[in-house]
Amino acid sequence: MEENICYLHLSTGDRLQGKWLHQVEGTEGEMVFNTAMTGYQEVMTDPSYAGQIVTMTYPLIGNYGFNDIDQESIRPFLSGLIIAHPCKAPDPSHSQYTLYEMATKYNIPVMYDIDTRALTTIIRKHGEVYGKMTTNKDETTCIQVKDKNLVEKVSVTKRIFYSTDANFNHLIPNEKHIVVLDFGYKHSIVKTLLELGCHVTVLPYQSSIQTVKSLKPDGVVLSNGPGDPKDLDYLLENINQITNYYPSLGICLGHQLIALAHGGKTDRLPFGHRGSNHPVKDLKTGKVWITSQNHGYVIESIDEKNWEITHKNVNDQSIEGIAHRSKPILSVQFHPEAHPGPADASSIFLNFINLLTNKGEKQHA
Ligand SMILES: NC(=O)CC[C@H](N)C(=O)O
Repeated sequence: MEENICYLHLSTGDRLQGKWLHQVEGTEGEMVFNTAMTGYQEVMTDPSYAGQIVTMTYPLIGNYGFNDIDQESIRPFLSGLIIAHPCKAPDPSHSQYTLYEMATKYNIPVMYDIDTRALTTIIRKHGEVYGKMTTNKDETTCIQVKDKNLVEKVSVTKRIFYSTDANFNHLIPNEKHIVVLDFGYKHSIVKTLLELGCHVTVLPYQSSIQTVKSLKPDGVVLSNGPGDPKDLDYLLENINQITNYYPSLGICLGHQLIALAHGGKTDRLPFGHRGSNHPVKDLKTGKVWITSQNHGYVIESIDEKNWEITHKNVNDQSIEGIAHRSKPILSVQFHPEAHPGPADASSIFLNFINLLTNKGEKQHA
């Protein structure tokens, strides 16, 4: 028998046989699938995948390698990766590391030789599926209990300052200062804000409104992050106060938290939106953007007297964007920072910066 044979045991009772990319202990997690054809490095390093085993439906992974620039966080936080074919010799033009080197460096369990499309069919059919990757053929149990502390595992523990001028000596006059509340932020969010001439302070996710006020920001971004937004109910009062006080932009988990903090409801999608080609309609202009997405939960309802639904998903009509009718709060379910995927929706950041500049127009209550 070949030495690197391993198994994926699913909570549905299914068992799939594959091979370890490198010898690892097993792992467990919620099974999700991502349909992007490229961007596997950004997927692997997006902290929102913490606690999840990610199946890539595109068959060849690793073909242009990995590099230091495309890391979306300091390390991968996903529980495991399932692929069909690993590329062993990537195109060298952008590559500093191979998939094998990345997996061994961070000790990520990677299983290959799996029919990822068949696996995806199982996940789509059952919706909420948990899996265990192991060398053991006869394992029968796998976790079915959600980890409620995922954000704590990925958020920064100390504040981090980012500036185009690393020494803070020559800040551009009128440069905006943005606080990013870190529920598991992707570096591309900070990079986009820096490119727009902002400087940024990333704060731990549970930072109080007093801490935020002490930094005197012009606006606050609530970042993406892992897990079920309802598990963070103890943060909602604080988020309500912050978003009522500062112009705010919510992205993905941050968006769901803004909705909950303002009396909205969230729910689980049947099998999530994870990929780089999810069509989203701007309800004002009628234009459709092709967006980057990674979420399993969604806003189910929000008080439409005070909130306008600004964007909807073209495929399933789910809510993709909301804006407060009188306060400067914008919030989107998709990823305007892209990475991976298209930047069709990047104007969301410009709209947010405009809210900071025209504070007078949408005054806080
Ligand atoms: N990318 C994210 O922020 C994901 C949000 C949330 N964890 C979800 O799955 O819906």
